[in-house]
Amino acid sequence: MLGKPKARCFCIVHPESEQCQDISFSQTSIQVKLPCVGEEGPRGQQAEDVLRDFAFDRVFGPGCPGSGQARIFQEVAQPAVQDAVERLESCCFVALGCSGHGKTFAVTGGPRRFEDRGLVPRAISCLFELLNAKTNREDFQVKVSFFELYRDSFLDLLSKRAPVNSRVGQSQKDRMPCPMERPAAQAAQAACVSCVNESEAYQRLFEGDARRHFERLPRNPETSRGHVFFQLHLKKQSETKEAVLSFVDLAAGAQGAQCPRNQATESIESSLQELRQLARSALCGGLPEPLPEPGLLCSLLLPWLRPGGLSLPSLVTLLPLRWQKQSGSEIYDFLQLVRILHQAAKSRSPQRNGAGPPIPRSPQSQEEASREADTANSPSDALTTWSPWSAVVVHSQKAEEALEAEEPAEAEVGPRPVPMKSELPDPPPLGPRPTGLDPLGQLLGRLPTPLRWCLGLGRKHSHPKALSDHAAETSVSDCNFAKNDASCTSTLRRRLLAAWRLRATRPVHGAVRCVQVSKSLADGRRSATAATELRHLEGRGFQGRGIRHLALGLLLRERLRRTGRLLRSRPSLSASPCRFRWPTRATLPAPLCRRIRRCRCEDTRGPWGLLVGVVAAVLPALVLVPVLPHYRFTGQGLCPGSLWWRGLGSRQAPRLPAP
Ligand SMILES: Nc1ncnc2c1ncn2[C@@H]1O[C@H](COP(=O)(O)OP(=O)(O)OP(=O)(O)O)[C@@H](O)[C@H]1O
Repeated sequence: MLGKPKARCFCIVHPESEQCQDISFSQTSIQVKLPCVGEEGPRGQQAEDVLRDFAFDRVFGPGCPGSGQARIFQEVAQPAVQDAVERLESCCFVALGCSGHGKTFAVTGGPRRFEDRGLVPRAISCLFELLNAKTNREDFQVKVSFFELYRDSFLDLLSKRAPVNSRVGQSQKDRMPCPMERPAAQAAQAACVSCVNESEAYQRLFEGDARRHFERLPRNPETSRGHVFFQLHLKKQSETKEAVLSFVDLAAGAQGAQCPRNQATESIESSLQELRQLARSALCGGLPEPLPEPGLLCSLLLPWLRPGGLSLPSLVTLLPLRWQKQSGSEIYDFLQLVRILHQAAKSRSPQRNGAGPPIPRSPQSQEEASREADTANSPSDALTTWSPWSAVVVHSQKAEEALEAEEPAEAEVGPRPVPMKSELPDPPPLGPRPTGLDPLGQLLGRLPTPLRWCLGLGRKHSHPKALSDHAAETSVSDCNFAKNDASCTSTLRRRLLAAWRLRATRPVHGAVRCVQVSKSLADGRRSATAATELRHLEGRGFQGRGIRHLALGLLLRERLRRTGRLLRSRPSLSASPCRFRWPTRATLPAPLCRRIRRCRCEDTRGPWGLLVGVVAAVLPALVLVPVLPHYRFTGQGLCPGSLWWRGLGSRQAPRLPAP
């Protein structure tokens, strides 16, 4: 039997688009008011906004029941992960859309809450969960590859050495061997790292994510500057076939006057344009054979668009959408690109190279074309009314489809069933805590980081209060979590609660304890998901991006460990901060001195802080050098004297009358 091309497309509506009047959505379509473009608009409506209808397999709107990340994973990726394990079927998830609309949020996850983790971490957990449940677990081998296409170059994000391998435009002689010069599948294989468990796969994800390229742009403070591929390769020893789950976060070109036009932007735009052309030819005329030197992005996505053998891999397109009137045309472009890609993937077949539906030019021919279109594999009937070059313009509001039965909420569909236990009381709510800082200390806490470094105060987040606040949050969550978790021992739970209480009286020590106990909680359960959650919670205190928080969380843990060691070796530190003798004490006001001591405790001072510390210690000597030569200590106190310290003779001093 011939393989059926599987193609699905989804739209994820950003919560901020909910209140907007220009956009409305049902469970399978969105309707947006967009400018009428040339002849595509209906007759009698020029230059005015027209209501366009875009059909999807499913629209995850903010108001829809169960529209959280867990629900999205369940509908979008879980079946593909199951297919990969059961039948070794490959699938590619491509997220595309305008900058700041939530592609990275959908693929990797959001920074604030653990529930916000995206498709990749959830797919990792799900994959290992399914594999561990298998009796022939040893037959399966999992590998991970993570790479970025940045400025027309292939960067292996899991490689520690200099990552740039090739550049477009260099002569063949200069070029270093690039995995992309091989077929796409081989290229991904080249950068593969074997992972035996969930935890290792997560680790690779964190490592790679920290090496991605981001840029601060007006629309999104952390805009991805390269197309990112995360791939899970699943191989069964008894079979030659390999399943690849590919998660692609396509970067968006920066549009608007404020956005800089740099090489990264141009590379993104040209690669997206090339992809658009490729999908169009796959859909209509068929792909030319052989293809004239496709770019990196196209060569990687080609296997999912090209008519293949008996089993065609699935393509899932995701369009996160954050409606903004001013970027209507850009949104329209992406809606079109999603549709073209989707139709191209749907029209693949082993016999036919991209003979897609005819190009309709008028509403009548469009309707005819829709009727003739191949509906055999259509995921939803609504898609048959779509034409690749323009969305269907609706003149009357489409009747909304009947709402599906109530879906389970985020908590219910989460990956971890949580048996309830009520051995421990609920942790007390977080009340106001003594900050332990005097007004000057608080003022210093508000200084910008460079100034703080110059004063030797360390970075802002190294503030003990920030640490302890953060640890308090961590421990409250962990207490709640531990209370409900059957696998957590009651001793551990009690310790956690004690640590949480401790932070009220001894913030830094409490923080250290909280993190230590949380760690043993995670280790005890030997679950990478729990470890990730812990890292996520630890990383909350930092300003940064999603998954990178987790990596920073690890640093925090290390820092806390060192602080803990210091505190244990010098009990006086935690008992009374003022007793600590720091060389600058004599020359600096006490609160400043205390701040420096604290930063020193946390071991976060940078080279500037160290320099300032040394200068502050030498400063008294510099002040005293010009003064001391003229005086000396005698039995009667400080007397004007000689240059005794240099042995250069004496200066005549007024003689005191003899007693
Ligand atoms: N569905 C959502 N719910 C809540 N917050 C979201 C959602 N989607 C995106 N965000 C937030 O919007 C911001 C921008 O999202 P994100 O970085 O994922 O955009 P992007 O499309 O990847 O942008 P770029 O292409 O510029 O990298 C982030 O702070 C993210 O947390």
